[in-house]
This record gives sequence, structure tokens and C-alpha cells, in this order.
Amino acid sequence: MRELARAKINLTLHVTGRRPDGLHVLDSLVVFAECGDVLEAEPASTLSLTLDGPFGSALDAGGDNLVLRAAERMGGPGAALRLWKNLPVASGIGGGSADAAAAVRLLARMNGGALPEAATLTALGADVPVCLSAAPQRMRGIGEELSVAPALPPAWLVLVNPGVPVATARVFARLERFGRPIDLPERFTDFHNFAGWLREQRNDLEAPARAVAPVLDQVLPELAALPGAALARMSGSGATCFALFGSDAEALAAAETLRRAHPGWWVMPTAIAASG
Ligand SMILES: C[C@@](CO)(OP(=O)(O)O)[C@H](O)COP(=O)(O)OP(=O)(O)OC[C@H]1O[C@@H](n2ccc(N)nc2=O)[C@H](O)[C@@H]1O
Ligand SMILES: Nc1ncnc2c1ncn2[C@@H]1O[C@H](COP(=O)(O)OP(=O)(O)O)[C@@H](O)[C@H]1O
Repeated sequence: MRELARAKINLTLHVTGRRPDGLHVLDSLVVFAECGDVLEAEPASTLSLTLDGPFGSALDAGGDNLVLRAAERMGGPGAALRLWKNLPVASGIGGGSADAAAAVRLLARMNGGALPEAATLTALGADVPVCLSAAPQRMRGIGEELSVAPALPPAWLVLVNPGVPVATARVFARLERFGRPIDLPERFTDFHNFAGWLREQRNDLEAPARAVAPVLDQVLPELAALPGAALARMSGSGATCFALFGSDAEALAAAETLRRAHPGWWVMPTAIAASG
């Protein structure tokens, strides 16, 4: 059995306040890519994890790995888990949360159990509830308040990570002021309308992340200048950024240009998943 742990992208990320426990309150339009990590499971008498893939060596397969923490949360008999880590680690596209959500889905399927209530999974990571589904969602609170997003027009992204891991805590710690909630319309008429609305939104973590990873000052203008790019923005707490395109061909051409110019960057063109 296998599950795709899709990359999570915060198309907008407004930080609207702070809870008494210090965690920040968000308002984010979250979408998922058609690419991600791949988690496989086989029945076994104990729980184990092996890591593979281009970013497998950046992680530890011990008990702190979110896949094992999620598997333990699910209980049940053992499983031999193998994770192909295709997404860069600590990169703002929720790889760890996506992996944990994939483990929850996989073990529920394997053991014939029900999926837990999404909001109960924030203890594993604030992005785990949203990662249970592949549908575009509005995410509020720290990640436990999810609502259906309006249907999005077909759209493509080029995801770019410049190879600098960014610790989420360091970015939040540098945030100086809070923003307004997003003003999400009931519907988007077409790609132009969608991109226009997105351009008026923000990622409030972009400025503090630039202080932690100054390479963002190079990445974002380069993405914005790509032919056909309707928007360039950072996802999550960074350092992965994305450019938004209205066609598959433009996204593929942009990815090719970036790969040639920056062989050391991780560059991934992808459609935005339309539904769960
Ligand atoms: C910023 C977001 C947006 O989707 O994405 P990523 O950058 O992780 O992809 C998430 O909210 C990331 O949530 P999560 O992945 O659970 O964050 P963690 O790494 O567990 O948080 C590390 C630390 O960041 C700070 N933190 C995190 C989440 C939050 N809502 N407020 C915070 O202040 C806290 O200091 C926390 O201890
Ligand atoms: N399966 C996993 N994949 C990625 N990171 C993991 C995993 N398990 C634990 N972690 C830890 O979670 C931290 C956040 O990683 P990640 O979720 O990739 O960040 P982000 O949400 O910013 O993309 C990493 O620094 C890593 O130590």
C-alpha cells in the first residue's frame, strides 16, 4: 500500500494574532501539489521506518520522525514503513506534516479503521489536519480550523527551494506585526481573477524569513520575472517559493530556465490539485 504525501503550499499566509500559549493564529489559502513524498507500508509484527529518496539522508528514521509519531498515534499492529523523501526538509511545504498525514491515511486503510478527527492531529504538527485531504482549503487558527475553499481555476506552480533549510520557530520569532484576515471571495471567475486576488494577499512570514535566509532576495525577483509568471511568493515559513502560471507549458518552460540557471536549486513544476 502506498500514499502520496503531497507538497503543501500556502498561496496566502496572513498571521492575524498570537494565542496565550505563544503560537500564532493564521489565515491561509492552502493548496496541494501533484508531487510529494511517497510512503509505503507492508504488514509487519513491529513498527519500523526506512528512508530513501533524494532527501532521505537529511532526516533521521528514529522515533522523532513524524511518520513514526503518526503511526504510534494510530495504534494497531506493526507496519514496515518506507518513506521516499522527495521534498526538501524544513522548507515551508509541510513535508513532515504531509508525511504524518499520509501515515495516518495509510494505517487507517491498512487496519480498516476510521480516520481520526482532523483537528485532533495538530499535536503532531499544525499542518497535519489540512494535509489529510488534497483539496484546496482555507486554514485558520493554528491549523485546526478548516473550511472548503472556492473552486480554483486550473493553475500551475513552479516550486523552488534554494537549498537553505529554515527553522519555522526562527521565522515566527522575528515577526513584528500582525496582518488582517484574508478576504476570500465566494468564487473565482477565471485564472486572471484568481491571480489578481492572490496578488492582493501576502505571506506575512516573507519579511522575517528574508532575514533568516537572505537568498530569498534573489529567488523571489527571479521567479516574478519568469515569462508567464502571474505571481511569485514564499510558502509557509520558507524557504520554498513558488511562481503561479495559467498554463502547463509556461510552468514547464519556467522550470527548465531555472534548472539551467541554478543547478543547485530544487525546482519542481506541478499542477495545483483540484480536489481531495
Ligand atoms: C508556517 C506553517 C504554515 O502552514 O508552515 P511550514 O512553514 O511549517 O510549512 C505552519 O503553520 C507551521 O506549523 P508547524 O509545522 O506545526 O510548526 P512547527 O515546526 O511545529 O513550529 C515550530 C515553532 O514555530 C512557532 N510557531 C509555529 C506555528 C504557529 N502557528 N505559530 C508559531 O509561533 C512556534 O515557536 C513553534 O514551536
Ligand atoms: N518525515 C519528516 N519529514 C520532514 N521533516 C521531518 C519529518 N519528521 C520529522 N521532521 C522534522 O520536522 C522539521 C520540519 O520539517 P518540514 O515539515 O519539512 O518543514 P516545513 O513544514 O517547514 O516544510 C524538520 O526539521 C525535521 O527535523
